Amino acid sequence: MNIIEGQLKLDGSERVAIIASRFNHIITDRLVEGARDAFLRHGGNDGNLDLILVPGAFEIPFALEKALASGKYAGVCCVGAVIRGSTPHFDYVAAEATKGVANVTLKHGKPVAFGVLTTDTIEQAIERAGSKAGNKGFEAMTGVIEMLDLYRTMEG
Ligand SMILES: Nc1c(NC[C@H](O)[C@H](O)[C@H](O)CO)[nH]c(=O)[nH]c1=O
Ligand SMILES: CC(=O)[C@@H](O)COP(=O)(O)O
Repeated sequence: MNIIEGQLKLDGSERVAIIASRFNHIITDRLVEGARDAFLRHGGNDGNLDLILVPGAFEIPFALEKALASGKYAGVCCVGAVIRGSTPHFDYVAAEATKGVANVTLKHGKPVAFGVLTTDTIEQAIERAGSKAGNKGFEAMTGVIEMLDLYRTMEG
């Protein structure tokens, strides 16, 4: 059996964007740090990493569409933090962010990671932004890196 999978390595030439929402920025700032850390640790060049900021997770798909349509980026890492409040608003924001990112990703055929937390509490978000449950921004960027290498392998 031939196993085809990507490796966690960059050659430094890949231009990648992080799209981050500012809502709950105490959390999303940490996710951006994690994503950047993963990019640099795996051979990425900081000068080839752009940070695109949007107000909230609802706006991430719009920025993703613009970023991918520009043709500038080999891949994009989306990070955000949707934290449940006391009304159904959470469900709408989380659903639109998820659906929007999935739709745009399929349209452009480029590696995109969904590092948007959807948590019931702020504590759950803190745990996933660089404390006891790791850093989901870091994890999301490793997904982009692996998929970039897989794309290269499958196209080459
Ligand atoms: N409540 C959260 C939001 N809400 C804001 C929306 O994302 C959007 O910016 C607004 O409705 C204007 O269109 N955003 C988050 O990222 N996280 C939340 O917990
Ligand atoms: C996820 C959200 O939109 C959330 O912050 C909204 O809180 P609330 O439902 O209490 O208005």
